[in-house]
Amino acid sequence: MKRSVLQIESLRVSFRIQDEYYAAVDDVSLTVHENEVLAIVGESGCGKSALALSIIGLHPPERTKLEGAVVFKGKNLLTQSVQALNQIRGKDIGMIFQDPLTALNPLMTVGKQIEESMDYHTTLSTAEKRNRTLELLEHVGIPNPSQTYDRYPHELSGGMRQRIVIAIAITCNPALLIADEPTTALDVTIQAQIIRLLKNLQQQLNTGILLITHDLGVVAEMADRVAVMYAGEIVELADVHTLFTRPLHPYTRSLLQSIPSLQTPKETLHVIQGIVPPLTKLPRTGCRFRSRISWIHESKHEPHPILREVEPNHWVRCTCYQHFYFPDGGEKA
Ligand SMILES: Nc1ncnc2c1ncn2[C@@H]1O[C@H](COP(=O)(O)OP(=O)(O)OP(=O)(O)O)[C@@H](O)[C@H]1O
Repeated sequence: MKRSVLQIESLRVSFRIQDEYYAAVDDVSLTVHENEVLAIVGESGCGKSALALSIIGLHPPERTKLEGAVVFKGKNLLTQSVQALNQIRGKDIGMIFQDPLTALNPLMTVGKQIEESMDYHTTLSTAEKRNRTLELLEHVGIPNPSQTYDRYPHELSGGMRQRIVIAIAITCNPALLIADEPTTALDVTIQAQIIRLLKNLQQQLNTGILLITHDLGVVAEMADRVAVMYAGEIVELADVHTLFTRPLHPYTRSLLQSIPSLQTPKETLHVIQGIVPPLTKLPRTGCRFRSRISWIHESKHEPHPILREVEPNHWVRCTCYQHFYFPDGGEKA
């Protein structure tokens, strides 16, 4: 059985807007295991980034309330000091964000940026740091590591820059990588290369990856398990094969139905009605997705939906899934 590297327990992340706190992540419990990619998927505004940033303590403390626990190596990260978190971030937990250009310092060569993390977390000598940096550059697929060492970020392509960000993230062989939309800013062929690189690294380093994405294609390529998030809650959790072949929650089915398919050409794509409401207007009681499936009768929703294991390792929130259908015709074959 795989060991867990991160346990998120009843996490609630609330932001202060004017004088009230509103939960963007509401009672989320998840576990990431070693050598596993757990994807969190959902539309923009569902709370994915709020969840990821709370793990590494990157929310402004004066406007954010964190409840529950995020347990990593036996410690609750939510109660650690900034100094303690600084020791963990970049060492035991690596981070990869969407836009490599903003993640990198434009005024520093990539070699020095990789070494910066070693300055903070290791006692390697100058020569050892250089050797380790060249090794990392090679590891992430950079051609000519010794030339690239002296380059600035703007001299590299988007894909190469993302490889540098990944090299920084894996410098200290982290137990956990948090990848927030790691391929969104890249074009499609480069996306595929970065996905392959992350998958290889995960297997070589035995790392657990928490992958945040809105892209079901990336989920299909990378994830082992998938948590579908809607309006701050997990509405479905399953292994990737089950989720794609037997999706149950209406939100998951709508997300999957909105992907274009070559097998079953349709004149129009399924569109999920409405949008994720803003934080101040999120429904806080009952099935949060119900207003977007108004054709399902109120009585089919649970008053207090909970995440239930409907078959081994397949969890779904609210009983409305048992009565769901698409009003615009059947599902794809
Ligand atoms: N610091 C903040 N203060 C107030 N509201 C916030 C803050 N950060 C996020 N929110 C709100 O919380 C909700 C969830 O945002 P979040 O960024 O987590 O969504 P997301 O699913 O990651 O979407 P995206 O992919 O667009 O970032 C949104 O309504 C957003 O406006």
